Amino acid sequence: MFARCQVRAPRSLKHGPSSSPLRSAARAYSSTTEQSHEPPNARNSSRPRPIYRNFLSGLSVGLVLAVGWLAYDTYNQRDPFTAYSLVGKEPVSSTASILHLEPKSKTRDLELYKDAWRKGIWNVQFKQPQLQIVRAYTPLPPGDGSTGQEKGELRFLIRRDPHGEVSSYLHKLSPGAGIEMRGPYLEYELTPEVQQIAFFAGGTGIAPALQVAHALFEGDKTDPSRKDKKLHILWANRTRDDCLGGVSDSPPDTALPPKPTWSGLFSSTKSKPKQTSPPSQEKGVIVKELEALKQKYPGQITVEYYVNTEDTWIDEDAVFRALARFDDKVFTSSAASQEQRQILISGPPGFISYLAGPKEWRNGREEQGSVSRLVAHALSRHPHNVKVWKI
Ligand SMILES: Cc1cc2nc3c(=O)[nH]c(=O)nc-3n(C[C@H](O)[C@H](O)[C@H](O)COP(=O)(O)OP(=O)(O)OC[C@H]3O[C@@H](n4cnc5c(N)ncnc54)[C@H](O)[C@@H]3O)c2cc1C
Repeated sequence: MFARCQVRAPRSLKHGPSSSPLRSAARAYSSTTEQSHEPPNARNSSRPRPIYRNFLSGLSVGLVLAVGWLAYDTYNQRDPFTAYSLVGKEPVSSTASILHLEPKSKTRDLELYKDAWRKGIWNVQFKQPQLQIVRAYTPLPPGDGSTGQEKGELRFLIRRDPHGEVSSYLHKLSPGAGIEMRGPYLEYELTPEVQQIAFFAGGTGIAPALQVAHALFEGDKTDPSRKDKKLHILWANRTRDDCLGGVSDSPPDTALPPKPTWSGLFSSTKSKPKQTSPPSQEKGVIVKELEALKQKYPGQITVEYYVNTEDTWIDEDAVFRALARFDDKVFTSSAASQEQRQILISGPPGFISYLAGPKEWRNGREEQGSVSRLVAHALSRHPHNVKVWKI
């Protein structure tokens, strides 16, 4: 689903490795002999004869495999998997379920996980044992009154991709089954300066939003500014199924300034947010958790729901309205450091890209990339000193 980059991982938590297959594959090299630009003499004198050539290429492939295996083995020894059991599976929509996991034996990493909950956004990795591939998943914060945290229990909102290897594997497991897991890997660290966040979540990208809510309001209970912190979540889903019964908080009373003439090039033509069907009496599990948070922290959390099949979309105006929720009175000009107000975007790569442009690969590392598209356009209409993070 997501392609996330590692941001400011502190020393106490692990740095996230890429979710690439664990098996190392030998590359198929094409022969370059015929296209060589070396002069004929050099070719004759320096090239080994075929038998040696075969031997040498076999040796180099062997060496590449051995080095790959050694790196993988060393990495696994340094960052081993822990055995967990699936203790419950709770369907939340036609394509997603919440999986409840518990360590098979007393885990020594309990403090590491407690630290992660206070820090910000983090994930763990599950292994698909037959194919030996791993994928990252984001734990949901423990519900109110949950005692599971002391036992190291974790919950995950996992969407089943019918053609996906690991998500299908996880969804097929029955309660009691074993799962290999490792982590935690920190992706984004919430600093004490952060006061207001606009969080754009796509699909299961709501899990990182809930982690942020947890760290922001439950993290440092000694922080006196905790009561003034604000979180606005815009949650987009393909179908109502995933956010059943969710009703958006009304937008702030802000007049939208005229759009620059070029903005129509970038925003969706179907972009008008509207509530097309009456809200369902029944409420989805995540909607209930969001409402519980709103009740627990009145005035501090607001949520807007967007459902593609109902023709409601996060467009430039929605981003603009989210920016208008930043309380300017609290942040007067120079006093406002960029750190205090943040826009976080989490979801599939297409969602992140649509809102703020893609993340970029540089020197084998995934980096934030520049901020463009809807977020950049909205910021140009309503300048704010904000930090933007693509999660
Ligand atoms: C940091 C992080 C946190 C995440 N947290 C969550 C979370 O909390 N919940 C969650 O549900 N997901 C989460 N994800 C996404 C998750 O890691 C997986 O990417 C997702 O479950 C799909 O993995 P899969 O193995 O099932 O699918 P894959 O096997 O990787 O396949 C994905 C899609 O690609 C297609 N595909 C595969 N191979 C090919 C091919 N050769 N040609 C064409 N198409 C192909 C498949 O048909 C499928 O539709 C997170 C991702 C990251 C990076």
